[in-house]
Amino acid sequence: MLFSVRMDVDIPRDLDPEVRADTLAREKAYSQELQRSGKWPHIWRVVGAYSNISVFDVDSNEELHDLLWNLPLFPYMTIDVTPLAPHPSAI
Ligand SMILES: O=C(O)CC1=CCC(=O)O1
Repeated sequence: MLFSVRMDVDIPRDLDPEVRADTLAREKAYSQELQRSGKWPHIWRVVGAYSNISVFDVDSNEELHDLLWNLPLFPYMTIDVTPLAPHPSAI
């Protein structure tokens, strides 16, 4: 099952710099592990925003929910999920 996921990041300006750096490092490691596994095949920066649009390839809604819930940046994100289906004109 493919999902398009938009993540808008909003880290509070007064967050402790060490906590910020640690959270970003854990986010990078977590996302790269999922990219290597094939569960997160695309991640693209949204130009001009602290946002990304990603594609997830998972087995269920519950799996996607768990992957997103465990993002280290999850507390600082607004997440919008769009389920995808094959387009009849795709070649
Ligand atoms: O920078 C972002 O868009 C947030 C993010 C998601 C995975 C990652 O490594 O950073």
